[in-house]
Amino acid sequence: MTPIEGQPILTAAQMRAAEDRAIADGASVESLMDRAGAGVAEAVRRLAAGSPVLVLCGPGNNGGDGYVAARVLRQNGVEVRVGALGEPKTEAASAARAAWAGAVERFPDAPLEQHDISPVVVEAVFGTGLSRPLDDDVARTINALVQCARLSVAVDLPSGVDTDTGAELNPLSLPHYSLTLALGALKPAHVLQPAASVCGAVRLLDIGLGLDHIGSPRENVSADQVIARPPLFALQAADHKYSRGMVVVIGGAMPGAAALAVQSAMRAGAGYGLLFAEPGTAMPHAVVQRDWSPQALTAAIAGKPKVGIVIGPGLGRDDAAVAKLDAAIASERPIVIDGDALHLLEERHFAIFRHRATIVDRDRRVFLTPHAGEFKALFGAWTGSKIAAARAAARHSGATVVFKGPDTVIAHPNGHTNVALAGSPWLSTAGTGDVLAGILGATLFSAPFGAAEAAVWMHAEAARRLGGAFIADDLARELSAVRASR
Ligand SMILES: NC(=O)C1=CN([C@@H]2O[C@H](COP(=O)(O)OP(=O)(O)OC[C@H]3O[C@@H](n4cnc5c(N)ncnc54)[C@H](O)[C@@H]3O)[C@@H](O)[C@H]2O)[C@@H](O)CC1
Ligand SMILES: Nc1ncnc2c1ncn2[C@@H]1O[C@H](COP(=O)(O)OP(=O)(O)O)[C@@H](O)[C@H]1O
Ligand SMILES: [K+]
Repeated sequence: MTPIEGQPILTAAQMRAAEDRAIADGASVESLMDRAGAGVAEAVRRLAAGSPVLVLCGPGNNGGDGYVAARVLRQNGVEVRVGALGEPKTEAASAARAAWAGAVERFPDAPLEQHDISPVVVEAVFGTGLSRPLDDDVARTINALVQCARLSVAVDLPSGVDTDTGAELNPLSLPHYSLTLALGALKPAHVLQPAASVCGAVRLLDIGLGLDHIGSPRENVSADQVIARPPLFALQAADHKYSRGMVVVIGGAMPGAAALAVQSAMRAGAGYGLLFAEPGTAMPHAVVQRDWSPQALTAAIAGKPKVGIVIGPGLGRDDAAVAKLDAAIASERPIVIDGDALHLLEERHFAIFRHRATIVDRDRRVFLTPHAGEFKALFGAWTGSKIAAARAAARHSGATVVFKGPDTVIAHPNGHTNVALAGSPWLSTAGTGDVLAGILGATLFSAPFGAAEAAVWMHAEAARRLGGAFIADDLARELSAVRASR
């Protein structure tokens, strides 16, 4: 069982292609199934700690994994029952069924008795092959058994979720599993909501698909990835405030939001924080404040090698805001566009960003940080996979798109996409987006492999350290410790 940070995410079609490659290289479906089933059995044996186990098997290869797991568990002295949804339909699953010497109970037509409910349930009904919603009685039976179990383990995926979008296919909401064992690679449903919540803890089981090369251009499959703890540049003895990076926040009607952003940038490691805000905005003394004019911006950043601009938090949406946004984009410095500024973007801006993206100039990158409402306003309503939607938005806009939420997706204009693990739901409080925009201003210069990935990770880590019911100001303060730990 491997933790999932940094791991590739494959769609159902990419998974099938990986399986085909492994088979072409000499593996067999049976050998892959044996490894999957044995891996599941080993994990369940340890976690069940002597309790009896009920394995639910479906008609496809996911069910085949279940029969193998049942056999291996029994060989290791665990008391096992098998419940099956019909006869196996694939050759490999039929062979696995035939090798299981015990009884097979039927469900849901002959429902597993209530008094027989097992403390440990292994659910191997459907995996990546689920093509339509579960029948209601099947869904109800699985729900009841999983809900009553002390430990519930989904094999590959919880039955009833869409592999590629993470949607729940049935109207009846699915139970939350204790653990999901992803076979061979993660799929989008392991990280996208609502399926990610249904999965519970997710661990990866290596089944010998040889996916180590995924993501390399030769494979022609650019895999998405889960964000891992990022490396950040350590400070050098000779560092000074400008070498660490200057973050300029351009505020407007609601100065508090811009104030949160600039403080967050400094606490995340920027050496200099400059705020253009309404006169008299209360601020830590370390933050330099100036009155706005395009000339003042030009003068402040002239000759400074590392400048990141953050615009949007508390900006407002009036004509003055539009003029500020145009000046900020015209500066050709890396820019984080958040909040109100996202509502002011137009196609003419995207044309500029797309042009910059072709120059491959690290110092002119553009980041958009929409939440779901802002995303819809910018790019229109989306259906299907949040990963695919973010990728299309990044391609169209020429910007790196940080599509926020409990399953934040970061998509780059070159098509590369990364997904954050579910952050603390306590982040759902006003102002935390302003904090993220500020952090991103700082990581523009301190994260060697992905400023947005590092910012999203630091944001989530600060929330994790705080525990619960914090406010955005607390989150900003916690960043000092998060930065120091890197
Ligand atoms: N891809 C790989 O490399 C490997 C996959 N394995 C397992 O195989 C699984 C995929 O196997 P399959 O492609 O056979 O797919 P599944 O076992 O997920 O299910 C497919 C079967 O269920 C039927 N079906 C789909 N939706 C249904 C519904 N709502 N109600 C009733 N029947 C429905 C299909 O017609 C098909 O017969 C993976 O999730 C994994 O558990 C492992 O055995 C080893 C290797
Ligand atoms: N339920 C949640 N679980 C995890 N993270 C969340 C949740 N809700 C919001 N967040 C995160 O909190 C931040 C909120 O940003 P945003 O919606 O822009 O808020 P605001 O505009 O008030 O600052 C984003 O980084 C988002 O990913
Ligand atoms: K399953």
